[in-house]
Amino acid sequence: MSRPKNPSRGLARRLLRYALPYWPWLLLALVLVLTVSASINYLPVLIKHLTDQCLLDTSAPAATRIHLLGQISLTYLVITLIGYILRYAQGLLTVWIGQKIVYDLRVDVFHKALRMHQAWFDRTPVGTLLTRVTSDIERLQAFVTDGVAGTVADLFMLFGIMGYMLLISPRLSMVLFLLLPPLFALLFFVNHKLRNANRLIRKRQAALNALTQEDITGITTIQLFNRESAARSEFDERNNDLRLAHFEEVRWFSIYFPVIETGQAVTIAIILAAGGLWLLAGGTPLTAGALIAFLAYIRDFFRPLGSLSDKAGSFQIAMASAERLFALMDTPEEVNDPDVPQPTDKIDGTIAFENVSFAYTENNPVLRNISFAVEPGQVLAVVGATGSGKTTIINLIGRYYDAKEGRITIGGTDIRDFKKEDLRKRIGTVFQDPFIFAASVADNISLLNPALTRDDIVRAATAVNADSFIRNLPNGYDTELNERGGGLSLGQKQLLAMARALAQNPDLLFVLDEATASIDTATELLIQDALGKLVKNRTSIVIAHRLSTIRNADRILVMRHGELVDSGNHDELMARAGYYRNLYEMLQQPVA
Ligand SMILES: Nc1ncnc2c1ncn2[C@@H]1O[C@H](COP(=O)(O)OP(=O)(O)OP(=O)(O)O)[C@@H](O)[C@H]1O
Repeated sequence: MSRPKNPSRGLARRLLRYALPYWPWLLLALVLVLTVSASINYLPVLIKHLTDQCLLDTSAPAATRIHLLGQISLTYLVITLIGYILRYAQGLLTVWIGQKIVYDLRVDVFHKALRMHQAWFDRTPVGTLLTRVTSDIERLQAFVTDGVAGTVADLFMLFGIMGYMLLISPRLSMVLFLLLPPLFALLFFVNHKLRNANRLIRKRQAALNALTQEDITGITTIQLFNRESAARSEFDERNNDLRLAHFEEVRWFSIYFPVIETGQAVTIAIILAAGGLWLLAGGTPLTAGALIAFLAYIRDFFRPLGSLSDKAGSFQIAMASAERLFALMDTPEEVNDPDVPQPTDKIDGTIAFENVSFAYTENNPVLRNISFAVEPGQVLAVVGATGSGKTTIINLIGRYYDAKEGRITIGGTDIRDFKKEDLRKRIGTVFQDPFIFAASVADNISLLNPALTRDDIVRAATAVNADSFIRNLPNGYDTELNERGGGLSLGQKQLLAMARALAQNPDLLFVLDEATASIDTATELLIQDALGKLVKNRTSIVIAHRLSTIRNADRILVMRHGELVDSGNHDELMARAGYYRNLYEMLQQPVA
């Protein structure tokens, strides 16, 4: 695929599409910008009239000149006030439009992330995704709300001022235009340095954020292995790098405005000298009023000049953010819904794998030619050494990944013919270390499913033996849990995960069942009992590590290096004296 010649243009066009729904408001903002700059730019003309007609023209009677003075002063006041009121309205309006655009963009980016397939999340670090939804959008927001409107206003102001200058004195305008190129060159140089410094800051900030995120996530390991001093020195190093980058930016930033102000002072001095000489020499249409007005324009001319080059930098930053955001939005979703989805309401719960092969990464097969079937209501236990592909079987049935070869059917229908949402509604999964949201216990069980009443939630929790520990929490079902379940033991989290799965009343149940050494015997028994209730009358696949679960399963699949090496019930497999018996005996050892 060939890249567009000017990527910024393509990005700007896509951004413009977000602005399109607000075009009447944009038009109004543009009219306001025009009116403000026209009115503010007219003020020096009034000063010219005041100087030439009231102060210096002695031919008219004093009373007429005083009357005119009053009129001009009043007009100056009215125009200034109207200008400021309109500028306030325009400022509010552009920020409102900008916020609307950025809101829509943020919604689209987050919705896209929600639709993305698991393989993409495997490849994309959390920090990167967070940056897209927060910093990249913030940079665009700054540019859309301040940059675009500000640039338009500044440009109108500049061109308006140049027009008035040419009208007042073409000669002085020429002098000014000759002085501008060296000043522009200097400004561009400083600006370039500023942008480089800014880029360095962002790079070093990202490095520091990544390190901080990693250290905080892995804090238990750091403390457990006494790695605090190593973590501290690495942090200090990156923190110092960031400080130096900020200092570099401040160094150039402190030069920036003095350059503009010196340029302004030099220009004013030259214009004053040239204009004064022409006035003294006479014979030109230049008047004292025109010279004063011209000097006022020079002051107004330098103001937008400074902010314009600042905005050129923010434009580049915003375009880089837009590029990353649109690249995310353009990432193809690999696990798609079919055009004509099959209904899932009458599926009977039979799950079948037909010659399924799968690899997360190319040339690294994880499942090889797997075939098996689970009858409705059966409990299937999958056993095998770590990394043998047990969890992958569950990942494929939920369509978190699509099988590369073969097909998986539920009730005889290929799962790729179901809508992902419909399919997943029928599936309940219990993870061994479940994710706990920063919300109440009740919300963590219902996952905000509006169809579930408080009674449903309590019933599910009671059924899986979670009710009694929940009622002992400070606010029972309304106790707020913190992120990652701080405050709950691992056993309690597992019971909560079971209540969560049961509350959704799924037809198919997947359990990642891990006998955890840290769980006390009483809780362990509660979990085993809950598991028994959960799988009852449901087609269940249990990635089994508990001996009791394995023994009680209707059928057992034995996995080894991604292959299905044996299957049968516990007694049949033990009788064969093969891989399963070794595995079972190995599992038995630490428990016995
Ligand atoms: N998201 C992923 N991306 C790439 N490779 C993966 C991914 N998930 C698992 N794998 C690899 O696939 C293989 C099978 O993993 P799987 O999680 O299915 O094993 P498992 O039998 O469930 O193991 P365990 O008992 O340790 O949970 C492993 O080699 C693992 O490294």
